[in-house]
Amino acid sequence: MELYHGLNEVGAGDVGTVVTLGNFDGVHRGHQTVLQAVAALAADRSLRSVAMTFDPHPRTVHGTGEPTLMITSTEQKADFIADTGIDALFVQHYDLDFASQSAEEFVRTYFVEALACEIVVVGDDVRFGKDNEGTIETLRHLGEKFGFRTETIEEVGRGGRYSSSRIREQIVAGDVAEAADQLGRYHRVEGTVVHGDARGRDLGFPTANLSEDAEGLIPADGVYAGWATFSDDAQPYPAAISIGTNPTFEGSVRRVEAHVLDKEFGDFDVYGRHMTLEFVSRIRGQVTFTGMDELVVKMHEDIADVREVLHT
Ligand SMILES: Cc1cc2nc3c(=O)[nH]c(=O)nc-3n(C[C@H](O)[C@H](O)[C@H](O)COP(=O)(O)O)c2cc1C
Ligand SMILES: Nc1ncnc2c1ncn2[C@@H]1O[C@H](COP(=O)(O)OP(=O)(O)O)[C@@H](O)[C@H]1O
Repeated sequence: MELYHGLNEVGAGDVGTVVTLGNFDGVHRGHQTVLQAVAALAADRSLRSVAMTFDPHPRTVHGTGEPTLMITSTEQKADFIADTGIDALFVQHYDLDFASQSAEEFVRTYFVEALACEIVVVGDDVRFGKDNEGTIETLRHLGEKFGFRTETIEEVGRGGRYSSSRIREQIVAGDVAEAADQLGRYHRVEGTVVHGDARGRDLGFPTANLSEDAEGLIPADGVYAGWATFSDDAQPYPAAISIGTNPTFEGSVRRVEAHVLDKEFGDFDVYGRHMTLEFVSRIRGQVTFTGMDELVVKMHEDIADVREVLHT
């Protein structure tokens, strides 16, 4: 999949495009359906499929209320969109200047002139252009003027549409199994393995700690069953994942750390590697134990629970 970050990066191709537009946060099952349909439609007509998305999320820029925490970073989003078969992802930097364009100006500059679009595929509730003036009718009208067709696609979903905001709420509440159901894959948090307090090895449960700039929305504090994958190694390892401030040790920094099952300190070294954690289900919340011994007893139980969840 090609990646464009601005108009100057869009190659002057002689092939027309099928374009779709959206925030696609999480690239959930509903998004996947639309993106796959766009890729198929383009392939059918020997056109190129292009998805356009914004970074940062428009809601963050317009500053209404709390900043929106994203389910996926832009890099993760690109990985998941590539999996749908889309030919190119256009990540448009979103700022107030960009947002001030009229609906027509935006469509002409981006869809018509840069992307030579022949078909635009959107949800029927699409809004775009200055003050969100553009609707599906605007798009149909502009299509007649500039010579492209507009198609709408219903996102599929059980009991209503799949929804990025619902998935965000589920992850923040620790309902990672529910989130996985909507995402069509396990939710991922990834980053570099950094040094912690060097205590895990003494507890008998060494943990690979994720860097603070990790990508992906961090689930609620607690203990989870999941899979850990490291760079230069395709194999997913079963893991007990802990998220929290390590209250037993009066920690103050929120950590995301994974104990890989059946690996011992000294035999397994992943410092500095890229680690991807996939969250399968939540086992329990964080507990402030009276000491190390109590914590270790509970960790043995956690490992048994993780084995049961992961069938390992
Ligand atoms: C399966 C598992 C469960 C954990 N549960 C708790 C907990 O309930 N309370 C707590 O304070 N820390 C908990 N931790 C975090 C440990 O305190 C932490 O891994 C340990 O202090 C080692 O930290 P280090 O990697 O910085 O050396 C848990 C860790 C794991 C792997
Ligand atoms: N089973 C394991 N799970 C996770 N990391 C392990 C494991 N065995 C060895 N390691 C290594 O040990 C490190 C964690 O040891 P630990 O004592 O918890 O130190 P730190 O506080 O720096 O995380 C990991 O970063 C990894 O390189």
